[in-house]
Amino acid sequence: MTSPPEPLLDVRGLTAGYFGAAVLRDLSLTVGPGEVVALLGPNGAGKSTTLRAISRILAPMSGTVLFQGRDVAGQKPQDIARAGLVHMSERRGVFHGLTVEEHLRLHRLDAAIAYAYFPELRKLRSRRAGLLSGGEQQMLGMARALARRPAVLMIDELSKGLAPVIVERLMPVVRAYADESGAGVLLVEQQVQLALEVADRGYVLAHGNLTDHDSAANLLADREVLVSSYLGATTL
Ligand SMILES: Nc1ncnc2c1ncn2[C@@H]1O[C@H](COP(=O)(O)OP(=O)(O)OP(=O)(O)O)[C@@H](O)[C@H]1O
Repeated sequence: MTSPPEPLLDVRGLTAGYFGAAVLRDLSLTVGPGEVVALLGPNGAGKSTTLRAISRILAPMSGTVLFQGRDVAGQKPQDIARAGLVHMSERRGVFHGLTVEEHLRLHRLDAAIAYAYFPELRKLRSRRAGLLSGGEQQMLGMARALARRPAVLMIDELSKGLAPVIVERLMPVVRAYADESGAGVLLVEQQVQLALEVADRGYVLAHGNLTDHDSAANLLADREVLVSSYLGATTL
C-alpha cells in the first residue's frame, strides 16, 4: 500500500486575530499535490484571516505553517510568495494605470501561461486594467497568479462581485491548474456549491472554529453544510 503524498501545505493549530483578540482558533488543515481544497463559512467566520496568517500578511498568535515541509515562520510575505506560496487576495492585485501586457511583464511572469489559461486576455493586452470589467480584472488577477507558477495558490473569494457566467468561466481554471501542474489550491469561497463542484475536499469554518471536514462530494450532498456555510449555524 502506498502512503498518501506529503502535503504541500500543512497548517497546524493556527490561532490568529487582531489587536490581541483571536478570531481564528486552533485551525489545522492540509493541501496535497494536485488538490483543490475549499475553505467555506459565512461572513466573518475567519476565512480571509486564515489566508492572511498562512501567507504571513498577518503574524499568527500561535501555530505552525509548513510549506513544502518547511516552516514559514520568520519569512517575509514576499519571500514566501517568491518560494511559490501565492496568496490572491480579494483585491485582485491589479493596477488601474497599467495595461494587461504590462501586468504580465511585471516580476518576469510567464505570460504564455497567463494567455494559455485566459486567451481572451490577448485581445485586451493594450487596455489599461482600470478600463477592464470586474470579470476581466479578476481574470487578469488570476492570470498573474498562475503565471507565477505557484506550488500552492490560495484564492480569496474568486466570485466576489462577479456575474455567475464569469464565475463559471473562472472556477474550472482553478481545477485545470491543479490537475495540470500538480499544485495545490486553497479556495476561500462564499459560493459554496460552485467551490465544491471543483474541489476535492472542503473544510467548514464558523466563528473561527472548524466545524466540518469532508470530501467535496459528501459536503455537497449535505444540505446542512450548505446552509451553515451561508448562515453560520453551529449545529454541525
Ligand atoms: N483588519 C482587521 N481588524 C480587525 N478585525 C478584523 C480585521 N479583518 C477582519 N476582522 C474581523 O475578524 C473576523 C473574521 O474576519 P474574516 O475577514 O477573516 O472573515 P471571512 O470569513 O473571510 O468573512 P468574509 O467572507 O465576510 O470576508 C471578523 O469578525 C472581522 O470583523
